[in-house]
Amino acid sequence: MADIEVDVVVLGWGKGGKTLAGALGRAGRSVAVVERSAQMYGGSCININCVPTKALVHQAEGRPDGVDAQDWFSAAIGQRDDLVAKLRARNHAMLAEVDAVTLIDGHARFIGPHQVEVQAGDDRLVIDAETVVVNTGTIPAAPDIEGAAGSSCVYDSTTLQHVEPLPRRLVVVGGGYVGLEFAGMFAHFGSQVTLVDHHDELMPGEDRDVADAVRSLLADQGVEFILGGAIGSVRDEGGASARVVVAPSESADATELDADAVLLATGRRPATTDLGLDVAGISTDDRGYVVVDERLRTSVSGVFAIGDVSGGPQFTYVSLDDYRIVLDQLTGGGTRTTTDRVAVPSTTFLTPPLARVGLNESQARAQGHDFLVATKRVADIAAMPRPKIVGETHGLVKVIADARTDQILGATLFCVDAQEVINLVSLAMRTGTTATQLRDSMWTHPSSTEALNEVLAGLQPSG
Ligand SMILES: Cc1cc2nc3c(=O)[nH]c(=O)nc-3n(C[C@H](O)[C@H](O)[C@H](O)COP(=O)(O)OP(=O)(O)OC[C@H]3O[C@@H](n4cnc5c(N)ncnc54)[C@H](O)[C@@H]3O)c2cc1C
Ligand SMILES: NC(=O)c1ccc[n+]([C@@H]2O[C@H](COP(=O)([O-])OP(=O)(O)OC[C@H]3O[C@@H](n4cnc5c(N)ncnc54)[C@H](O)[C@@H]3O)[C@@H](O)[C@H]2O)c1
Repeated sequence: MADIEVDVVVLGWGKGGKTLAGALGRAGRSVAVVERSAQMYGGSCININCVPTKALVHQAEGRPDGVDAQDWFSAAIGQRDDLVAKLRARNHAMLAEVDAVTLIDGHARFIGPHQVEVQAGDDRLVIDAETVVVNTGTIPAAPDIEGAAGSSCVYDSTTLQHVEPLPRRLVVVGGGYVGLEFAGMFAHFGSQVTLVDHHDELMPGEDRDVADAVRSLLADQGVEFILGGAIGSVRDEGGASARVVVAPSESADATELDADAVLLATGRRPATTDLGLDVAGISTDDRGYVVVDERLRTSVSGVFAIGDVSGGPQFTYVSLDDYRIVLDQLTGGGTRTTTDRVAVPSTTFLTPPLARVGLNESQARAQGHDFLVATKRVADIAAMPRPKIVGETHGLVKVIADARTDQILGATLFCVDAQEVINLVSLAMRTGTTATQLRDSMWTHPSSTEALNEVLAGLQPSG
């Protein structure tokens, strides 16, 4: 017997779920949103992931010479916390003010395909809903490292945002999005950073010239690398420091490092523990992600999974697009699918940022495209004075175009404002705007978009 019955219940306050709840509630559908932590109203993006980390990256970039590193870091954390508190309150208000939306605190778990139990302390509430949307996100996946679980020096991307004091020596394990962003950020804050990844090369999926440029940027910022190695053990040494043993994958001797903090940035796993997916009969894959089709439908009719938990690319704007797909099924023609997404961009927030869309050169070659490529170091792009104005001339711009159709196949922008300009290149790819049109367009001056005028003039057959 249910305590409440609603049209739609959203489990977890993720980007897609909160947007869906607001839209359906404003349209007069009864909606319940269940969130297990009051510190997470508004979801991961605004509370612990995208926004706070980018605020810290921005603060770190601005640290003036001569300022005490610890004072600057403490102030940056204070500013981060103030920003997050404001965003969380605003996110709560945005749903609380919609009459048809009920906000429920507690841990949600399926007790039937369309029945959810919410537990908050000793309180228990049962919700019945025709439509259930699972939007519970992911949590850090910690590798099994001897001594790590009990060590006071081991952090994840959430806990390291409040590390106290600023670590003098930081070991970052993992050279993906989180590892690269935190390595750059903490190097700017003043930590001595060592990045360890078990691949022999940094960013193995990237073109070598791009990966080398990233490595040399971070090296210039003071980051050291141990590649082809995994952390064998972490042993607390007392006095808030640890001895980290890096076991090389091949024959070389193990390396030992002293660290005040170790960040595990080795990927994430779905937040499905104690969610009762099996009780509801909802299928998961071998990594625990909820299996969905191209309309985000799970194996149970009327149950959708959106955002990170559905096993797709883990970005906030993908979760937002998931909302559009589900909304289209609940209120529209039901034609939107994940397969109609074209040219989804991404950015790693280094200083300067590294933004990517479409194919890189290696992928274009592997796929047998007849393509042209243009690459230019940012410092050499005369028609793009903005990096020189802001004093950040690291990086390169690289664009791949189809030799016959002139369509853009992909771009890597590793420069100031890359997180903005990449959206324009993505739109060009989606709308069929050609490389020549981008090359010959008028762009504001001085801007970073102007790179396209000069770099695209250098398109030539790949060597
Ligand atoms: C450090 C870091 C930085 C990132 N930076 C970026 C970035 O700059 N740009 C970008 O696009 N992406 C970034 N990402 C990825 C991005 O944060 C995620 O893709 C996005 O937040 C996913 O949101 P979601 O909709 O899946 O759910 P989430 O926002 O993760 O929300 C899930 C919610 O469900 C709640 N929950 C879980 N289980 C239950 C339960 N059983 N009952 C009730 N509630 C539950 C959780 O508390 C949480 O609030 C970053 C990720 C990390 C780790
Ligand atoms: N700017 C952004 O958009 C942004 C920022 C942060 C995170 N994210 C999202 O969050 C997701 C998770 O990020 P992430 O960096 O944790 O994962 P990731 O998958 O991007 O990178 C994990 C890295 O850890 C390495 N690794 C794994 N196990 C290891 C081990 N035992 N020892 C050494 N290295 C090991 C892998 O080789 C890989 O380089 C990303 O896929 C991304 O979608 C996005």
